[in-house]
This record gives sequence, C-alpha cells and structure tokens, in this order.
Amino acid sequence: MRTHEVPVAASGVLLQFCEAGMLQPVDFHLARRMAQLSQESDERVELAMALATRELRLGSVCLDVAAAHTLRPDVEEDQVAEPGGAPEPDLEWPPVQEWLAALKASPAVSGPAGPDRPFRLVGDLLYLERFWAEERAVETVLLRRSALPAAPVPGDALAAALATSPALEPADPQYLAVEAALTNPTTVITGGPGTGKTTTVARILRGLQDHEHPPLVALTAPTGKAATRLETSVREQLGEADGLRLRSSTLHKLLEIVPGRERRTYGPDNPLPHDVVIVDETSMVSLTMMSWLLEAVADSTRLVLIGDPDQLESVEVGAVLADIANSEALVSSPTGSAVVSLTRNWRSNQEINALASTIRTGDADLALQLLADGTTCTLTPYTGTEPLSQFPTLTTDLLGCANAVRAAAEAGDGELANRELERHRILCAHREGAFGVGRWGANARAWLSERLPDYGLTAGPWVGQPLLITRSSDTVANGDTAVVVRRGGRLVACIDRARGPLWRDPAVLDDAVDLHAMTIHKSQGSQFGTVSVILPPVGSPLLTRQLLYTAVTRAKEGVRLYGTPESLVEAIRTPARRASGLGR
Ligand SMILES: Nc1ncnc2c1ncn2[C@@H]1O[C@H](COP(=O)(O)OP(=O)(O)OP(=O)(O)O)[C@@H](O)[C@H]1O
Repeated sequence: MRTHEVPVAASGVLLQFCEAGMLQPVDFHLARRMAQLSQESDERVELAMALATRELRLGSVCLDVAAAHTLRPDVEEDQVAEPGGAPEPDLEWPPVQEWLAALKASPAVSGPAGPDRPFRLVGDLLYLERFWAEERAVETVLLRRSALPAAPVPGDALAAALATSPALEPADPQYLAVEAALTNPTTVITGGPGTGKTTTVARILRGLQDHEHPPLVALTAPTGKAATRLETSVREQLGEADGLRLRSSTLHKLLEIVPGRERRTYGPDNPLPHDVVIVDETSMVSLTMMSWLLEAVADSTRLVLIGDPDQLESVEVGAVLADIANSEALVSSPTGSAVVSLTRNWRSNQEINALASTIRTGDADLALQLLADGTTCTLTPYTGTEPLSQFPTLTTDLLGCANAVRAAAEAGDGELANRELERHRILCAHREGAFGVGRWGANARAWLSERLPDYGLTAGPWVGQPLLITRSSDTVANGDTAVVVRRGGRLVACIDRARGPLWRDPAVLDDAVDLHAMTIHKSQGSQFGTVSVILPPVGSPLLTRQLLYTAVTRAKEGVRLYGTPESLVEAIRTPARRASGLGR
C-alpha cells in the first residue's frame, strides 16, 4: 500500500482525501488559504476548492463537481504500479446536490454572471476565476469571429491554390480545407501525421499570394522546432514564396511575451499586424496561450489552427484544440462548421494507419487482432524483467540504425547521419525504472558497445554518438537531435535544424544527453521509420489512449510494441479526459 504525504493541519474529510492520495499537500494548503481569506468554513467547499486546484495541476481547466466521484488518486508518473492496480479508495463524497448548494452559498464562489471571487461555479463546473476568464475569452473571440461575414473565395485564388499536383476532387477533405481557409476568418484543420496538413497550408498560401500587396503571414507553433519545420516545408512546397511575407516564430515570440512575466506586446489593445496567422501543433497550445493569441488577432486577420486533437495535450492546462474540434458551434461560418478533418495518412503504411484508427476509436479487441495478424505492427510480451537480448527484432533495428548512422558519421556526412538516426527510435512513456528512457537508453548503448568497436565505452564523444539537446539556447532548441561526426580529423556534433545543419564542438553542448531512447512526449512532431514502444505497466497513470496513439503515429514503416496485452487494452480504454466548459 502506498503512503501519501499528508499535511499536519489536515483533518476531517480533507485528511481522508489526502491520505487516499486524491489531494497533494499543495492542493490542501492553497484551498485552506483561500477558504481562510474568504472566511469560508464549510469543509465541503474547502474540499471542492482543493480538488479544483488538483485538477488544474493535472491539466483540467475546472472541476466537474457532479463527476468528481469518478476521479482517481493522483499517482506520480514513476511510481511502480501495484499488482492488479491500486485499490479503490473508500471516500466520503458529499452528495452532489448538497455539495453544489454549499458552493453556491459560499462567499468564495461566484456564479456565471456574479462579481469576481476566487472561484466561479457554472452549472456543475467549479473554476478558479482566472481560468474561467481565459476560457470565456477563447469562447467569446471564436464566436465573434464565427459571426464575421465570410469572404467569397475569389475564383482565381482557389484555382491558384488547387493548381499544384496532385489534383483534388471537390469532395476531398484537403480541397474543403483549402476552400474553408480561403473563405473563413477562422478555420481549424485537424489530422494526424502525414495527412497533408503542410501540403494544405502551402496550397492555402499559394491562393493568397499577391505580388502587389504581399500579405504578412505568421507561421507559428508552441515550439521553435515546429515553427521552423513548418516554414521550411512550406517554402519547399511553394518553390518560390514571392507575393508573401512569411515570418516563422514561436507563439511566445509572435506575441512578444516577456519571459517570466505575463506581459506581452500584442493583445486586445495592440493587435498583431499580420494578414494571416497559421498555428501548427495546436494540440500542444495551452488554454492560457490560446486566450492570449485569440485576443491579439485582429478581426481582419485570417486565422488557421492546425493540429492533431488525438495526440497528447499541452503540458499545461487545457485541451483547447480537442474542445474546439468537438464543438459544432465554436468555429463556424454562415455556411456551417469551419473545422475540417484530414484523415488519410499518406506517409505511413496501411497496417499502421489501421492500428492508429482502432486506438483513436477505442476498439481494443480489433487492435489486438491487428497486432496478432500484423507483419509491420506487432506486440511482444514485456513485463519489466526481460533483458534486451530477448528481443531480436529490436536489437536488429538498433544495430541497423547505429551502423547506418556511424557509416555516415565516419564519412563526415552529418545531414545523412541525422536522417539515418530517424530509421528507428525506442520510445518510452516513463523516464525512470524498468519501463523508462533511462534504463532502456543505457541498455541499448551497452548492447551496441559490445558489438561495435569504440562505441559508447567512454563518457564520449564518439563517432556516431546520437544526442538529444535538452535545453534551448539562442541557436538550438530543447528537443533538437544531433550526431557526432568525424570532420577534418576532429569530432564535431552536427545538429539537425530545419533551416540546415548546425556544427558545434560536442564539449560546448552541456545540455545534450545520449539519444538511445526518448520519451513519447518529446517525440511529438517527429516521425521515424520504425518505432519500438515500451508500454507502461497496468496501473501506470501514463497508460492512456492519447499516449499510445502519439507513439504509434510516429512510425512510417513499423510499430513494435513491447508490453502486455492488458497494458495495451488499458491504454486504449483510457482516454485522458480534461474537464473544461469550452463549447459545452
Ligand atoms: N492528396 C495527396 N495525394 C498524394 N500525396 C499527398 C497528398 N497530400 C499529401 N501527400 C503527401 O503526403 C506526405 C505528407 O504530407 P504533409 O507533410 O503535408 O503531411 P502533414 O500532415 O503536414 O505531416 P506532419 O504532421 O508530419 O507534418 C507528403 O509526402 C505529401 O506530398
């Protein structure tokens, strides 16, 4: 049985919830302080405040009071799961109607139209005031933009956009996405990797090219890597980008947010000057950032939000893209919804597409069947004790990749070495333990060092060493990858950057770590030939549908899952739900 840290001051129901691991000390203390400041002494209200704080910490925007009894104890990512799963805690939940009535009567809680107070109760949803305000800002701007008149698509703009091959039929989702973005003030284009999102952006921009008055276009994303990648791909596809002023940056840089503060240059009183704002990887955008962006976009600016709502959400609060995509009304035009879903993955093979689709729709039985019959997608039992040598497919993939990377690195070809590094990747959900990146990365390196001369025997660097940058600086971004290459008799790290390789002395890359395995979170935005995915054990809080879908869709040619059928089923049957009121 796990023991949880319990605040000394906790008593009554709150003590019970702390002991069960439903509340962390930070939740308790914040709630206690706010209750004291508001002179609130009802412990049911204090409990709701603490649970609302907990839910924010875990990514939800609010607490769904009526569904609170379905919440599960808060398990640390790397806590080892108990055999058979954690026992259900026996907790005294207040009856919902009485609980809601106590909240309504509280001096700390306001109603939907009431004055500012620390909390707001809207229906069954209890918000901290700030997040309620951000959610309303997102909703208000989207609804206002949806009511703006749609601009008829100039025939030549649509014709120009669609002129490039391959030709699209009018019923093709890519056609509909181009048409929607050329017509509507706001368009949302959803789709997994390889479904043609970048191709569609390039077509949209071709339709908007204007040689007399080139529109100012922001190509932006939550990370620098994603923004640069979008710009590079769009430029490649456009061929020439005349008639457009393309500017790529992170959302932080676009809005000129002062680091460490909440001040920003662009906002409601000083809107962005851009004619078009295109946001990639929107699934990773938090509620706060989305509210700031929407408040800074002028009504005359065309806004296109792109992303995959089935992937892992923002590491901060909210799942805004999924909320918008699931709502009929939030992003619409006079002619109907302006959310277009691209579903055909042109890059990955059919087995991977079929597996991803069963995960997305929650069909665990079909997923098991596909894996049993599959040749490129397989499930191999791993319970946390088997050595790497017991997995010949994995070791063959590891060796093939390391050999190809090393050959290119010995030849001094850094760009080729980085491309070869994407042949295969070990992906883990956990960072530590038998299922984690640390253990799997070290074991992979040790296994390779026994087979390849001078491979990974010293603290480094060595020819063909794969590296992951873990901190952003002026020139490199957290998540960039690199390979150590022999160049002119020296060892140099070649960093894979969307705008072309960067060469650095490995000694100055303090924040680079060995890249023999990486977390699924870090792999977002990348694709590999084959992925070997280490599934977390049953009971792990990371075992969710979004996590598995993200891992599987990283692959183009093969998915090797290592874990138990029970883990796979639990992942598929556990959609990570973030409570919010957006679009309700
Ligand atoms: N309609 C289509 N017909 C044929 N090939 C297509 C079509 N649309 C896209 N492709 C091809 O599919 C591949 C993936 O397209 P694209 O890069 O635009 O997808 P994406 O959704 O942006 O992927 P990612 O999420 O990885 O950035 C490209 O090689 C592209 O040329």
